[in-house]
Amino acid sequence: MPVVSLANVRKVYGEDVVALEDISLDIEQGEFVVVLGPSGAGKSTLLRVLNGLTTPTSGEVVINGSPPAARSEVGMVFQMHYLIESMSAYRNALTGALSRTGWLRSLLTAYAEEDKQAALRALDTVGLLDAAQQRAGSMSGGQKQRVGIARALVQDPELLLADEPVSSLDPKAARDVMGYLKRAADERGLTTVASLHQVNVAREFGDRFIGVRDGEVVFDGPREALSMDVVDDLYYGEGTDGVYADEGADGTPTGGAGGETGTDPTPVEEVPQDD
Ligand SMILES: Nc1ncnc2c1ncn2[C@@H]1O[C@H](COP(=O)(O)OP(=O)(O)OP(=O)(O)O)[C@@H](O)[C@H]1O
Repeated sequence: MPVVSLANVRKVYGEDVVALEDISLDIEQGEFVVVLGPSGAGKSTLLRVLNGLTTPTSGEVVINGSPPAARSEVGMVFQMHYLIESMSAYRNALTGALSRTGWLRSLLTAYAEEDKQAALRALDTVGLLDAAQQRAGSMSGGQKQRVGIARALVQDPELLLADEPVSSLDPKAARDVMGYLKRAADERGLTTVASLHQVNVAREFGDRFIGVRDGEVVFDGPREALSMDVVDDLYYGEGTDGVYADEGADGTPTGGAGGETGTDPTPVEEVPQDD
């Protein structure tokens, strides 16, 4: 049985803003899926219907055999990490256990021993065990995002969602964070769906790619099938010569509209923002 199953999912905001149009797909246990697409394509809406924050206008969403109502089975990493800055990395990670512990016990710092162990293990996974007692507010953006991943892991979810988890980070920090997210997923066999704007980072870490454009899935395939032409079509529309088609055989842009290459194999900043 797939962990995620969407059947003919449609989401219309208000009268006529069609965010998702007839999306049907399955995601199997342990897959690391990256959702790509231009701004406004429907990526966030897709993730929100997976965690039950948004109800589809029509169609069916099934997570592990039931509707995504039991939130604790879906962990979420946000673009804005939403950490409590005055608390340590460890205590922030522990809040992932809140759905099991409840606020009152957490205020009394009465977390179960196994939750404390889970928080330390999660911090270890994201390379922050040594910084467990550091105040979140004094951490870098990348470190904060790693604490956010640790917090989601402590929740012990069956599905991990990450909505643009690295968009506010520089390319190096983005790679670091995605590396830790992938490591966490691999270690735990966690089914993961991440939406990303940075195509080069996505290509490096994703196993399967879902391309969304105007609310529709226009590509669904493995890394080998995610050619530069596919990426151009996704961001610029079919048949256009966009940024990515102009790459060398080794995947390094040869110039053209792509501009800067630097140490990044594909341009990051040039990913278009349509709005
Ligand atoms: N709460 C809302 N109310 C009305 N329209 C919305 C709402 N949320 C999203 N939309 C619209 O739905 C469409 C899809 O938005 P969504 O945020 O899912 O796209 P996205 O691919 O995640 O974009 P971005 O990459 O910019 O975050 C857009 O036209 C957007 O304006």
